[in-house]
Amino acid sequence: MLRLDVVLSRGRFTLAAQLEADAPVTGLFGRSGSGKSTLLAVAAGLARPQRGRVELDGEVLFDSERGICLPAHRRRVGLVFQDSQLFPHYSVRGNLLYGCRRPGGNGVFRFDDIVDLLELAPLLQARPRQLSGGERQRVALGRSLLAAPRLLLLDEPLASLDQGLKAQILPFLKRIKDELGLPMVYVSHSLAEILHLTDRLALVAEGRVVAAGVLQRLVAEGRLAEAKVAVPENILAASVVGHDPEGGCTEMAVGGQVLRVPMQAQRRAGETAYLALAAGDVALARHAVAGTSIQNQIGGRVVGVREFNGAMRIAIDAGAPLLAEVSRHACAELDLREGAQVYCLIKARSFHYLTDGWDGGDGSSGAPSSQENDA
Ligand SMILES: Nc1ncnc2c1ncn2[C@@H]1O[C@H](COP(=O)(O)OP(=O)(O)OP(=O)(O)O)[C@@H](O)[C@H]1O
Repeated sequence: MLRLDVVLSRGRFTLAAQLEADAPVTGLFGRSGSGKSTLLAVAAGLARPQRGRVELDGEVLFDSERGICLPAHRRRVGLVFQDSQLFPHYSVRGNLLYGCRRPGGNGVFRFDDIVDLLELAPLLQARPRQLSGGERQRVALGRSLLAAPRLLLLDEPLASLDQGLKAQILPFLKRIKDELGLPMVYVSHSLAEILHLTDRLALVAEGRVVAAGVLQRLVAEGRLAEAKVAVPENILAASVVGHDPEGGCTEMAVGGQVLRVPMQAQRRAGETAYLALAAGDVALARHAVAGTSIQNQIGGRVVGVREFNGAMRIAIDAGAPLLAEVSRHACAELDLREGAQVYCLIKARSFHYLTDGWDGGDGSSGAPSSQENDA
């Protein structure tokens, strides 16, 4: 486990962060400039805090009071950046062997196994300039792994890749997680990207870890807004119930309700999936509606009403919290006020799987998004 409690001031920016990363993968999520990379640099030993303590698996890496500061090369912490930072004059094999030669590169992961895991065999003789961005990232991962890290820090490793390449690299990251069991801290400002690897998040804003935990809990407690990154207005943690191939839907349980959402036949019953839903895609009625083509009709109670950008945001307790957006006229017409019984009408195709949106890193997941996540 990585445990960190540090203060580092650099110009006008101060990192004053506490983090406990004990999950197989911890996602660091926050907007640009919030301090995610600085936090990784502190853990890796590339930036020295003025005060505090950093501990990995019980070993003290840094302790300002005791004057301990283990140099980066003795920490056995791997760091992979968005630009792979390979040595241009070495072949792929040379770059990988450099990983093996570094202090601590004591063969925890064998060369051939890593080459197999990351499917690098056909590339071994090539120079970095002859590789695609995705291939270069695979080599950078391999080089890091061969230095036998106890922890792998990934600083937006997919940020410089187009969507197709991102999708190609992710399975390799999953392999590292599943087959090597190496703990990772994964930095991104794309929630969709992080969710491919983990739903354990630490939210970073203005140099602090403002909240941490499982996404489901952070959503339920309304903490996601603290990351100050655009996220879909509704994020629902849903559990797969089954599939209806004829209706083209997958059925998902959320807060005691069963929702019909676009079918993803590969998902297994009981599996958790995160669904994004725009507030504007939730229509409201005061009575159950008969004879409608809309597949989801969910009863709930209004728990909050307020104006937002000229429309009305209606917070509803429907087993899970839901946010709807209606016009001021509709709000008055339906007499929507706290305590009112409502029915939420939602088309199946209004739901998006949060992991599906390759969103270029703004966390919006392809679904409409809001700076203000008040679901
Ligand atoms: N060497 C430095 N000297 C002074 N300030 C720095 C230095 N490096 C980073 N900063 C500042 O520290 C703050 C945090 O930067 P950091 O790179 O950690 O943020 P980040 O969350 O990783 O951002 P991004 O997502 O854009 O990579 C920023 O305001 C940045 O300008």
